Amino acid sequence: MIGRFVAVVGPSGVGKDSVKQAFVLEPNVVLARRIITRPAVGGAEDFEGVSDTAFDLLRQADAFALHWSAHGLRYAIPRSVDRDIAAGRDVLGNISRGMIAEAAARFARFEVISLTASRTSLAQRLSVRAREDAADIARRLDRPSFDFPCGVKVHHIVNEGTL
Ligand SMILES: Nc1ncnc2c1ncn2[C@@H]1O[C@H](COP(=O)(O)OP(=O)(O)O)[C@@H](O)[C@H]1O
Ligand SMILES: O=P(O)(O)OC[C@H]1O[C@H](OP(=O)(O)OP(=O)(O)O)[C@H](O)[C@@H]1O
Repeated sequence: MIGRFVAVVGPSGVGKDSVKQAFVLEPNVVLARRIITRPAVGGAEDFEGVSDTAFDLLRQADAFALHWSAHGLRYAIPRSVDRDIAAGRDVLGNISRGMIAEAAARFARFEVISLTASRTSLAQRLSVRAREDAADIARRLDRPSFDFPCGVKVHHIVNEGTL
């Protein structure tokens, strides 16, 4: 049987990358390596940092399964995830909550892990993570929440307390 694409979603600082790391040693699960127009610096996520020009070239070459913009950055899930899925592996990837309907249409087997935490916890974690400045953190906290499209299987996790 083919594998699933499992979208890990939730507001900035909720713990998407941290929760994904819990699956690293899980047999038959692969973490999607995203392509992002952000310099490849330290942090929980292993991603491919590219320039805007390189992102455009990759998009034109049809290298992406999904792509979107947020926080002044552009993000993509590479088309190479299809090989893992075809080989029966589940692929975990962070995507925008605004991309869930498109992702559900794109992947034959699709599920969502939705993480939530209080605004106070989000603010505290973003400030400790210190990847963004105060203005960017405020904008991230103010991003609107989304309704899940009908028919999508969603696993809800409240990521408060110990990870
Ligand atoms: N349950 C938790 N309790 C305390 N801190 C957490 C918890 N989950 C994640 N964190 C911390 O919050 C910060 C943001 O987590 P991260 O995984 O980068 O979130 P996201 O990918 O959703 O933006 C990190 O510093 C991480 O260590
Ligand atoms: O539309 P939204 O659901 O708000 O999500 C927008 C983007 O924000 C997150 O990015 P990123 O992983 O760079 O930021 P984060 O680690 O702070 O969540 C997420 O992975 C999406 O790519």
